[in-house]
Amino acid sequence: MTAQLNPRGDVAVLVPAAGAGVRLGPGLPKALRLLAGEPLLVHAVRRLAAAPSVHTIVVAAPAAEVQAVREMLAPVASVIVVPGGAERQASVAAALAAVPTGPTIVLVHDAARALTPPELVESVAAAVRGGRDAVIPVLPVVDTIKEVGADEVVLGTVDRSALRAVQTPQGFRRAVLSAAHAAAGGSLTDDAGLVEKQGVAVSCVPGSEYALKITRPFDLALAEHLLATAG
Ligand SMILES: Nc1ccn([C@@H]2O[C@H](COP(=O)(O)OP(=O)(O)OP(=O)(O)O)[C@@H](O)[C@H]2O)c(=O)n1
Ligand SMILES: C[C@](O)(CO)[C@H](O)COP(=O)(O)O
Repeated sequence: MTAQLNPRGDVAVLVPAAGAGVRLGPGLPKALRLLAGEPLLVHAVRRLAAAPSVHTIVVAAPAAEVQAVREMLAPVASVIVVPGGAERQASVAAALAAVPTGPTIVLVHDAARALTPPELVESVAAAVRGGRDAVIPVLPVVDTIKEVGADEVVLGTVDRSALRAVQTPQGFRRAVLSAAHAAAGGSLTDDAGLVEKQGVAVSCVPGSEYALKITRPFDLALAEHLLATAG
């Protein structure tokens, strides 16, 4: 059944989904690869559409797949689909340009984080609504971190107590994200990094293990297992 987005919601979610998925290995663009029989993008959009604050979803699809993605998502939720760019930042900028008047909060969410729970979408949006300019979900770093030289010889052990692993959705006041993209030079894969460059404070909220980014084959196998075992 097609999910109805909330016409009174205040959140637009941008979904960059135009990446190739080189690290996953040869095959379809990553967002179109199957997880438990459905494309990663379908899993991601279904969960976004289940978040009560979401008013609009804009997907940046591989340029050659825009119509196919529209047809694929039509039974899932009413979404806007635009062609993505060569870099993630360009895909996000294209999606941002397609957000209609209305939403005051914009979230940016990787299609590759296909199992992200709607509750995380709500907690990031709530933190922005509560007055933060920019909010990212994070997890503590669990491994010992070493800095190494070019020859893979250890230079030292990094203090990880102040390190965090960053996930999506990343949330922004709409004007803050728009200004950061307008000013952006170069290409960053992380929108919070763009607003940091503008001197905007970025706040953290607890992330979710389920928001893992499906990057390598092991991640896809892990996601299959999580789906199969989640009650
Ligand atoms: N030109 C690009 C590159 C990436 N993305 C999206 O950005 C998200 C995070 O990127 P990542 O998971 O690193 O995907 P890829 O760039 O596809 O991965 P790889 O580097 O292995 O090719 C993904 O949902 C991906 O589809 C995008 O919309 N446009
Ligand atoms: C935005 C991001 O998901 C935060 O962890 C990440 O930066 C995306 O891409 P990357 O190419 O794997 O750095």
